[in-house]
Amino acid sequence: MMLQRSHIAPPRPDILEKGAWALFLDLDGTLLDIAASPESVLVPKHLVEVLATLRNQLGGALAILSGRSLRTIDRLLHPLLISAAGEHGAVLRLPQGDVLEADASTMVPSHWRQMIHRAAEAWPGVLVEEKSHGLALHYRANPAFSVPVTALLEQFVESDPHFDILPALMARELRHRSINKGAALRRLMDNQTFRGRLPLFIGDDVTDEDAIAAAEQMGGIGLRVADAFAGEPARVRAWLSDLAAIDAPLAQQTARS
Ligand SMILES: O=P(O)(O)OC[C@H]1O[C@H](O[C@H]2O[C@H](CO)[C@@H](O)[C@H](O)[C@H]2O)[C@H](O)[C@@H](O)[C@@H]1O
Repeated sequence: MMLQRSHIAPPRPDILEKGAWALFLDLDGTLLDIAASPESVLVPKHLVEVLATLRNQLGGALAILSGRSLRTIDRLLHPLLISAAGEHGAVLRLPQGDVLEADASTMVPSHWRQMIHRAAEAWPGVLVEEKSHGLALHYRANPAFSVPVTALLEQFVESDPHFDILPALMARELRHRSINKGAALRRLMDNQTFRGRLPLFIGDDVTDEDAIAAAEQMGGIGLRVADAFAGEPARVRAWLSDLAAIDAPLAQQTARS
């Protein structure tokens, strides 16, 4: 289905006004359509061009805030190396290229990881996604496993309250409580490239609520894909293309993984 530009929501402030705004974007479910597995997402070919153009127009003040690892963000958006928070903010790349990592004490312990892998071997369709600090267990291929997956992770967080379970789309993630996208947004806003601007964040999931709250607390705007873009990443992409004045196809089409 082709979307008409007249259907693009929502109204927006003058985001490109010099030095006024910084843009923060979630990846899965916001820029990318949800796919059957983390590895099978498709990246519309114009997306990278749109992001690169907007970054330049914003004087560098554009960042991706994702639950994905930084390495995966870079692979998906290749050849763009963009400011980003990976793993919900456990790993941050600043505009100047420096990479900051949360302390090793925030990493999911290796014996938990081993126990999770052992359990998942007996759960057909359950996928373990390893990240440097966190870990996600996906059950999209077999939703009945949401119950034992959650029960297993609950045992871990009950034994160590520094960690919590992040509900994700057809997945559960283990994450240190100190790590969230709101803190990542604030940390980036403290960087000279972002400082003095107002943040505008777009996200779709529970994990994005911290960044929405942070953006609003800083006087900016937090947009939920469900409310502002009818739940459709294609509309977010269209809105961004429009902002960048790039005449990109609006629906997802030729893509690369
Ligand atoms: O913060 P995000 O960029 O939105 O990342 C959140 C998680 O996204 C990925 O999982 C989700 O998307 C997959 C691909 O569409 C889908 O198959 C899965 O069911 C979703 O949960 C990613 O794999 C996670 O690491 C991210 O934390």
